[in-house]
Amino acid sequence: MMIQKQYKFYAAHRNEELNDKCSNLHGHRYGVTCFFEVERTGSLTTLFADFDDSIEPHLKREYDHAMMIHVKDPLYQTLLRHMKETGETLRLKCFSCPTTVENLAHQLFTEITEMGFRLNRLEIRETDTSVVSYTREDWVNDNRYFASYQIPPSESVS
Ligand SMILES: Nc1nc2c(c(=O)[nH]1)N=C([C@H](O)[C@H](O)COP(=O)(O)OP(=O)(O)OP(=O)(O)O)CN2
Repeated sequence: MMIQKQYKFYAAHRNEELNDKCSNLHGHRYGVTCFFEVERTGSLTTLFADFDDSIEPHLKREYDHAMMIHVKDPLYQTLLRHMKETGETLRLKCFSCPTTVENLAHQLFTEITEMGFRLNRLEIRETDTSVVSYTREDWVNDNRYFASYQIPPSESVS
Protein backbone atom coordinates (compact mmCIF):
# COMPACT_ATOMS: atom_id res chain seq x y z
CA MET A 1 0.00 0.00 0.00
CA MET A 2 1.17 3.55 -0.60
CA ILE A 3 0.59 6.77 1.35
CA GLN A 4 1.18 10.09 -0.36
CA LYS A 5 2.12 13.13 1.77
CA GLN A 6 2.86 16.68 0.66
CA TYR A 7 5.24 19.17 2.21
CA LYS A 8 6.73 22.50 1.22
CA PHE A 9 9.52 24.90 2.07
CA TYR A 10 10.86 28.18 0.78
CA ALA A 11 14.56 28.41 0.03
CA ALA A 12 17.16 30.38 -1.90
CA HIS A 13 19.81 28.84 -4.11
CA ARG A 14 21.66 29.23 -7.35
CA ASN A 15 23.13 26.90 -9.97
CA GLU A 16 26.62 28.35 -10.12
CA GLU A 17 27.63 25.98 -12.93
CA LEU A 18 24.98 27.17 -15.36
CA ASN A 19 25.71 30.04 -17.65
CA ASP A 20 22.26 31.57 -17.52
CA LYS A 21 19.70 33.21 -15.22
CA CYS A 22 19.92 30.23 -12.81
CA SER A 23 23.40 31.28 -11.70
CA ASN A 24 21.79 34.30 -10.02
CA LEU A 25 20.69 33.96 -6.42
CA HIS A 26 16.97 33.28 -6.49
CA GLY A 27 14.29 31.53 -4.48
CA HIS A 28 11.60 28.90 -4.90
CA ARG A 29 8.66 27.46 -3.08
CA TYR A 30 9.71 23.80 -3.18
CA GLY A 31 6.84 21.32 -3.14
CA VAL A 32 7.84 17.87 -1.87
CA THR A 33 5.48 14.95 -2.47
CA CYS A 34 6.46 11.70 -0.74
CA PHE A 35 5.12 8.29 -1.74
CA PHE A 36 5.61 5.91 1.20
CA GLU A 37 5.40 2.12 1.06
CA VAL A 38 3.43 1.04 4.15
CA GLU A 39 2.23 -2.22 5.72
CA ARG A 40 -1.15 -2.81 7.34
CA THR A 41 -0.85 -3.53 11.06
CA GLY A 42 -4.61 -3.54 11.82
CA SER A 43 -7.13 -0.96 10.72
CA LEU A 44 -4.36 1.30 9.55
CA THR A 45 -0.76 1.35 8.44
CA THR A 46 1.41 4.31 9.49
CA LEU A 47 -0.39 7.27 11.05
CA PHE A 48 -0.25 10.36 8.81
CA ALA A 49 0.98 12.29 11.86
CA ASP A 50 3.95 9.95 12.25
CA PHE A 51 5.28 11.19 8.90
CA ASP A 52 4.47 14.83 9.71
CA ASP A 53 6.04 14.73 13.18
CA SER A 54 9.41 13.76 11.71
CA ILE A 55 9.44 15.41 8.31
CA GLU A 56 7.86 18.84 8.94
CA PRO A 57 10.28 19.89 11.74
CA HIS A 58 13.20 18.61 9.67
CA LEU A 59 12.22 20.68 6.64
CA LYS A 60 11.55 23.74 8.83
CA ARG A 61 14.88 23.44 10.63
CA GLU A 62 17.15 22.51 7.71
CA TYR A 63 15.59 23.98 4.59
CA ASP A 64 12.87 26.56 5.21
CA HIS A 65 14.04 30.14 4.57
CA ALA A 66 17.55 28.74 4.22
CA MET A 67 20.01 29.15 1.43
CA MET A 68 20.96 25.85 -0.17
CA ILE A 69 24.57 26.16 -1.23
CA HIS A 70 27.25 24.00 -2.79
CA VAL A 71 30.32 24.16 -0.53
CA LYS A 72 32.52 24.50 -3.62
CA ASP A 73 30.57 27.54 -4.85
CA PRO A 74 32.91 30.55 -4.23
CA LEU A 75 29.91 32.35 -2.73
CA TYR A 76 30.01 29.91 0.18
CA GLN A 77 33.33 31.30 1.43
CA THR A 78 31.97 34.83 1.05
CA LEU A 79 28.95 33.94 3.19
CA LEU A 80 31.15 32.30 5.84
CA ARG A 81 33.31 35.43 5.93
CA HIS A 82 30.22 37.63 6.22
CA MET A 83 28.96 35.61 9.19
CA LYS A 84 32.36 35.75 10.87
CA GLU A 85 32.73 39.50 10.35
CA THR A 86 29.21 40.49 11.39
CA GLY A 87 28.33 37.80 13.92
CA GLU A 88 25.16 37.26 11.91
CA THR A 89 23.87 33.69 11.63
CA LEU A 90 22.55 32.77 8.21
CA ARG A 91 20.70 29.51 7.71
CA LEU A 92 22.79 27.64 5.14
CA LYS A 93 21.94 24.16 3.95
CA CYS A 94 25.25 22.92 2.63
CA PHE A 95 25.53 20.52 -0.28
CA SER A 96 28.62 18.69 -1.44
CA CYS A 97 27.30 19.06 -5.01
CA PRO A 98 25.39 21.76 -6.96
CA THR A 99 21.88 22.48 -5.66
CA THR A 100 19.91 21.18 -8.63
CA VAL A 101 16.51 19.59 -8.04
CA GLU A 102 18.05 16.22 -8.94
CA ASN A 103 20.67 16.58 -6.18
CA LEU A 104 18.08 17.93 -3.73
CA ALA A 105 15.96 14.84 -4.47
CA HIS A 106 18.89 12.56 -3.63
CA GLN A 107 19.57 14.47 -0.41
CA LEU A 108 15.93 14.47 0.74
CA PHE A 109 15.44 10.81 -0.17
CA THR A 110 18.49 9.97 1.99
CA GLU A 111 17.35 12.10 4.93
CA ILE A 112 13.78 10.75 4.92
CA THR A 113 15.05 7.17 4.61
CA GLU A 114 17.32 7.78 7.61
CA MET A 115 14.21 8.73 9.59
CA GLY A 116 13.07 5.13 9.16
CA PHE A 117 10.45 5.57 6.42
CA ARG A 118 10.41 3.54 3.20
CA LEU A 119 10.04 5.87 0.26
CA ASN A 120 8.91 4.49 -3.07
CA ARG A 121 9.49 7.81 -4.79
CA LEU A 122 9.61 11.57 -4.33
CA GLU A 123 8.33 14.36 -6.51
CA ILE A 124 9.94 17.76 -6.16
CA ARG A 125 8.33 20.80 -7.70
CA GLU A 126 10.68 23.73 -8.18
CA THR A 127 8.59 25.98 -10.42
CA ASP A 128 5.00 26.07 -11.67
CA THR A 129 6.05 24.07 -14.71
CA SER A 130 8.92 21.84 -13.49
CA VAL A 131 8.65 18.72 -11.35
CA VAL A 132 11.31 16.04 -10.88
CA SER A 133 10.05 12.55 -10.18
CA TYR A 134 12.68 10.54 -8.28
CA THR A 135 12.32 6.81 -7.67
CA ARG A 136 13.96 4.39 -5.24
CA GLU A 137 15.86 3.03 -8.25
CA ASP A 138 17.18 6.53 -9.01
CA TRP A 139 18.32 6.80 -5.39
CA VAL A 140 20.16 3.46 -5.52
CA ASN A 141 21.87 4.51 -8.77
CA ASP A 142 22.73 7.95 -7.37
CA ASN A 143 24.25 6.40 -4.25
CA ARG A 144 26.63 4.56 -6.57
CA TYR A 145 27.24 7.72 -8.60
CA PHE A 146 28.06 9.82 -5.52
CA ALA A 147 30.19 7.06 -3.98
CA SER A 148 32.34 6.88 -7.11
CA TYR A 149 32.45 10.67 -7.19
CA GLN A 150 33.88 10.58 -3.63
CA ILE A 151 31.77 13.46 -2.45
CA PRO A 152 31.63 13.84 1.34
CA PRO A 153 28.12 13.83 2.87
CA SER A 154 26.44 17.22 3.03
CA GLU A 155 26.44 19.05 6.31
CA SER A 156 24.21 21.76 7.56
CA VAL A 157 25.17 25.09 9.10
CA SER A 158 22.67 27.44 10.65
N1 LIG B 1 17.20 19.53 -14.87
C1 LIG B 1 17.18 20.73 -14.24
N2 LIG B 1 17.00 21.84 -14.94
C2 LIG B 1 16.98 23.04 -14.31
C3 LIG B 1 17.13 23.11 -12.91
C4 LIG B 1 17.34 21.90 -12.19
O1 LIG B 1 17.50 21.89 -10.96
N3 LIG B 1 17.34 20.74 -12.89
N4 LIG B 1 17.05 24.31 -12.30
C5 LIG B 1 16.84 25.43 -12.93
C6 LIG B 1 16.73 26.75 -12.16
O2 LIG B 1 16.91 26.57 -10.76
C7 LIG B 1 15.47 27.62 -12.39
O3 LIG B 1 15.18 28.45 -11.27
C8 LIG B 1 14.23 26.98 -12.81
O4 LIG B 1 14.31 27.10 -14.16
P1 LIG B 1 13.16 27.33 -15.25
O5 LIG B 1 12.19 26.20 -15.17
O6 LIG B 1 13.87 27.55 -16.51
O7 LIG B 1 12.52 28.65 -14.69
P2 LIG B 1 11.31 29.47 -15.30
O8 LIG B 1 11.27 30.76 -14.57
O9 LIG B 1 11.45 29.53 -16.77
O10 LIG B 1 10.06 28.65 -14.87
P3 LIG B 1 8.66 28.62 -15.58
O11 LIG B 1 7.72 28.13 -14.52
O12 LIG B 1 8.80 27.63 -16.72
O13 LIG B 1 8.38 30.01 -16.03
C9 LIG B 1 16.77 25.45 -14.39
N5 LIG B 1 16.79 24.16 -15.02
